[in-house]
Parts: sequence; structure tokens; C-alpha cells
Amino acid sequence: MTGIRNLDDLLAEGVSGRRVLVRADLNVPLDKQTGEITDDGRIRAVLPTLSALVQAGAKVVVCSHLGRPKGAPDPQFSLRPVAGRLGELLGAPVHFAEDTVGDSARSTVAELADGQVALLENLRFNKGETSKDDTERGAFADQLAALGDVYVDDAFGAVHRKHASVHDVPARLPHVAGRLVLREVEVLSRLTGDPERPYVVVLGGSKVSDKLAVIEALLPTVDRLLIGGGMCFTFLKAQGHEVGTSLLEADMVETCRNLMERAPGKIMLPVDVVAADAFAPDAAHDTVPADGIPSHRLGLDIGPETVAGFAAALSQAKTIFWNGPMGVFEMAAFANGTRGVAEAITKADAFSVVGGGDSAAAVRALGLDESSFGHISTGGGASLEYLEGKTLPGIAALEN
Ligand SMILES: Nc1ncnc2c1ncn2[C@@H]1O[C@H](COP(=O)(O)OP(=O)(O)O)[C@@H](O)[C@H]1O
Ligand SMILES: O=C(OP(=O)(O)O)[C@H](O)COP(=O)(O)O
Repeated sequence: MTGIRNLDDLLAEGVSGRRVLVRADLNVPLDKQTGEITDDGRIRAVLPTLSALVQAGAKVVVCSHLGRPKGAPDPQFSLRPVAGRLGELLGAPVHFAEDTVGDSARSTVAELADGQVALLENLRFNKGETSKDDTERGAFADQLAALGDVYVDDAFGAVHRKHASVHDVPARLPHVAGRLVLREVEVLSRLTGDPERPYVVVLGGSKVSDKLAVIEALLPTVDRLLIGGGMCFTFLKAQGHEVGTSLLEADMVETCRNLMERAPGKIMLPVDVVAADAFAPDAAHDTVPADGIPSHRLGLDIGPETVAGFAAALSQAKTIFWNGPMGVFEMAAFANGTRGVAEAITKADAFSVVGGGDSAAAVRALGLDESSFGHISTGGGASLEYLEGKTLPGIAALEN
């Protein structure tokens, strides 16, 4: 991050009375039934930046995405509950704008007193935020930038997205990196140079197409790649196995086959999986061999034999990076794989990094000791792409 100005530079300049637009990643997991926040780790992670700005008397305007709404308001993805939780953590109410750049946002920001905080409604309720069209994205960035005098990027989990709030707003306002972005990059850079070997990467989760692309780039630099979670079924299919109704990226099967041929023995796949009748906490389920998933069932966790194999590989490692739960850990019946792998990582004599909103939430939900990991990153896709050595749009924008 050479040449990038950071929050301390901005504070030294003085922010009292200035409107500081902070891009945060407040994309927290919500309970599907109650809508309650199930893990507030990403909110806590941005507090050092926000508190410093509050104390310095800034008018703090926070913006974020939540989930993947389709460019229009969708109540299930509202940031309103996040405003409540952020206020509790800051110890002062957070003013909530009902829209992102409309009348409500403009008046909420105009009414802020020095040292007060506002949160704008979900950025992704606006088509321009994620648009691939530069003009459409730019027009939205213009409206967003008008709500601040200066911009702080503290959304590490989103720095790999070429989105208006991450990539285009910094071209329109004086900009700095926040405390979280700075710390994440500092720690992750330890894995990009010459990591101590064996270097083992564990991948799972559900954002299969996003992350399959990264595997290709990471494969030459790692010693072992352990694949579980929703990610493994496209590989199992590529091995010629039937995967029932499990998560599958059909048009990536050929890519997976090529990856396995290119690095024989490097990729470890599950040998058994927990296959269920339905995606539900009380669904009937059994452990079956990975080549014997019944056609009407879907794999929701890795099985015990796989956990033992992965744990053995992890016990040899000197550097570990893990992104993506090994199963649907939110349901107790499918949490054993994630727990087993997480415990194996904590026992290894290695520098370990866990990345990703859900992976970090899993560590906490399963009651594991956070301090037994070297670093818990707020970004999954972002840290993977950082490790790939890519110039990330959000970081590049801060450099300019
Ligand atoms: N076999 C599976 N089938 C469907 N979803 C899965 C499976 N294994 C894990 N998941 C889901 O993956 C989600 C996390 O994926 P992802 O967003 O890629 O991770 P992270 O946020 O850590 O980067 C969790 O909500 C989990 O329930
Ligand atoms: O949850 C996130 O990423 P992650 O699941 O890779 O950790 C970030 O908030 C980015 O969200 P996105 O993958 O919908 O752009």
C-alpha cells in the first residue's frame, strides 16, 4: 500500500465539520426467519475507523451493500437493522437514510451535527452501483460523492469489486484507506511473498463460480488445496461422480477437470459427504461415499473420513489460508465438517488466516477461540483475489 494515504493522514489534516463518506462492508449474515443479525463481526471491524472520525468531529456518512439485491429496493436486504446495531456499538444513535442518494439521504446528511453518524440504505438498491457500464456507474458515483467532502475506504470485503462506491467514488473525492483496509493488507501480504511451506489452502462456501476462477491462479503457489463446501461438487462431477441435487456449476466442470489434470495430487476432495433430502435443518440425512450421492439428495457437509484426511494434511502445514465453510454450518446437523476443519487449523503449528464473512461467522458461531488463528479477515473473495496477486479495483482506486 505504498503511496496510499490513510486515516491518520486525514485526521492530521483535520476533519471537524467535514462530511466524511465511509465505504464499509456491513454485509452481515441475517437470520432468514427473524431478519436478526446473526454475527456482527463486520460491524465491529469498522469501529476503529468510525470512532476515530466521530471523536475528531467529522460528519460521518457510512455506506455499504448487504446481500445481492438486484438493483432495486428489496426490504429483506435493508440496512436498517445494521444501523441499530452500529448505534449500540458506537454508544450513540445512527441516523438511517431510507434511500442511498435520494431525498432521504440528502436531508439526513444535511442534518448531521459534528461527530454524528448516518448510514445510507443499501448501495445495491441502485442499478448504478454494480453496473458494468462505466457511464451508468459513474452517474451513480456522482450522486454518492455529492454526499461527502472526503472518502474513506474501509470495506476490505468489497475491494475486489469494480463497483461505483469502491472504484468510482475515489476518483471524485480526496480519498484515504481506513484502519481495517490497512491492517488486512498488512497481514495478507505475509502470504503473498514467500510463505513458509507446506502452504495449504482450504476452500469451501457457496460462491462457487467467483472462487473457481481464483483456484486457477492460486494452484501453482500452494502445496495442497483442500476443497469442501458447495465448491466440491463441481469437482466431484468432473471426476465422473453423480452429485444428486447438490450445488453445481455445470459450465465449470471442464475447468475443474483441467485443474485436476494440471496439478495431480495437489487437490484433495471429499471422500464422503453428508447428503440430505432437502436444504432444511431437520432434513433426513446420511453420510455417503462421495461417489455414491443418491440422485434425490444434496450434499450439505463433508463427512468424517474427509475431515480426518483434511486434518492430517493441515497438521503438516506451516501456512494455512481458509475461506468458505465446509458445509451449511448454520444448521447444526451440517456443522461438523466446518467445526472439524476449523479445529484442525487451530491445532496446526502454522500461521493461519481465515477469510470471509461467513467463515469468520462460523468460527464465532461454533465457539472456537478466535485468538488461535493468526488472522481473521473480513473478506473471503477479496483476500483470495489479493493472494492471487491481482490489483484489486478498490486498492488501485486509492493509489490514484
Ligand atoms: N454444501 C453446501 N451447499 C450449499 N451451501 C453451502 C454448502 N457448504 C457451505 N455452504 C454455504 O456457504 C455459505 C458461505 O459461502 P461464502 O459466502 O462463499 O463464504 P465466505 O462468506 O466465508 O466467503 C454459508 O452460508 C454456507 O451455508
Ligand atoms: O461477503 C462478501 O464476500 P465474501 O463472502 O467473499 O467474504 C462481501 O461482502 C462481498 O460481497 P459480494 O460477494 O456479494 O460482492
